[in-house]
Amino acid sequence: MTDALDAVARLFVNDGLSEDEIARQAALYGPLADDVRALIPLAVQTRAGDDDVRQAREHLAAAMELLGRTKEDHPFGTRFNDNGNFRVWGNAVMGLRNAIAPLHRINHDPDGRVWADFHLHVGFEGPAGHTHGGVSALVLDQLLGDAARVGGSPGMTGTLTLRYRKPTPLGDLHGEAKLDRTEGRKAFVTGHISGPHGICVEAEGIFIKPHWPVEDGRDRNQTR
Ligand SMILES: CCCCC/C=C\C/C=C\C/C=C\C/C=C\CCCC(=O)SCCNC(=O)CCNC(=O)[C@H](O)C(C)(C)COP(=O)(O)OP(=O)(O)OC[C@H]1O[C@@H](n2cnc3c(N)ncnc32)[C@H](O)[C@@H]1OP(=O)(O)O
Repeated sequence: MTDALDAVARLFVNDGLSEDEIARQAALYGPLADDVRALIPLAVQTRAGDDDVRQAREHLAAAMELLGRTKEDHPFGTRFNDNGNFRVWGNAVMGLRNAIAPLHRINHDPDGRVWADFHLHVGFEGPAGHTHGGVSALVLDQLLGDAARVGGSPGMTGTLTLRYRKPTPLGDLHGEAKLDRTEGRKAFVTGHISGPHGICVEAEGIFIKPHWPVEDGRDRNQTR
């Protein structure tokens, strides 16, 4: 566990940024991730011919050269400032700077329910025209983990059990989760994803607070 602890410590950083600077970076890099996100379904669906694809790839190569001129050599991790403004901008499900992240926002209700309305584009396909089962697991892991966190019991996913009740369409979906109960360091959380025709995937998760100290960010803002 020492390696994991070391990585967490290294990548859990108070970078002391002002709110203005955080807002500036969000306004700069958020739209960049949105552009890259918009490219993913285009790569699947474009009918452009040889010349247009070649030309588009030259533009993309130029963009990659520009963006790669100066960059960090490590994952984003968790960054925060003295105000408790936590940023997980590299997160695979909700990271502001992560183009594969399908969730823009996770909402928290006063009763502890967490929920998100989100859109899965054609890049998340598994069975023809439907959501990949692993993508449903990805989204539910985040939602259930966040419900454990806002319920005061943050932890690592120990077990995530899914029941795929009916095929999950692509497109507009809803997900939600709620802390059910805790037993010592274990938090038991339930949730689901639903589409236009009702619940598609049900989930139960056990989230375990590691031995080592965890910053739960319970009363903090956590921005994408
Ligand atoms: C890389 C570190 C990242 C740091 C993050 C830490 C915490 C998160 C904090 C905030 C999170 C905020 C928002 C969350 C949003 C999204 C969530 C995404 C989460 C993930 O994407 S996370 C990646 C996938 N996840 C892993 O990578 C876990 C790898 N694994 C381990 O790190 C250990 O395996 C651990 C810590 C799970 C347990 O280790 P341990 O040493 O503390 O456990 P120990 O043996 O002491 O057991 C204590 C009691 O839990 C029972 N128990 C043990 N293991 C169990 C299991 N798997 N399932 C069910 N119950 C289990 C025992 O039966 C006993 O129960 P009892 O007390 O009743 O006897």
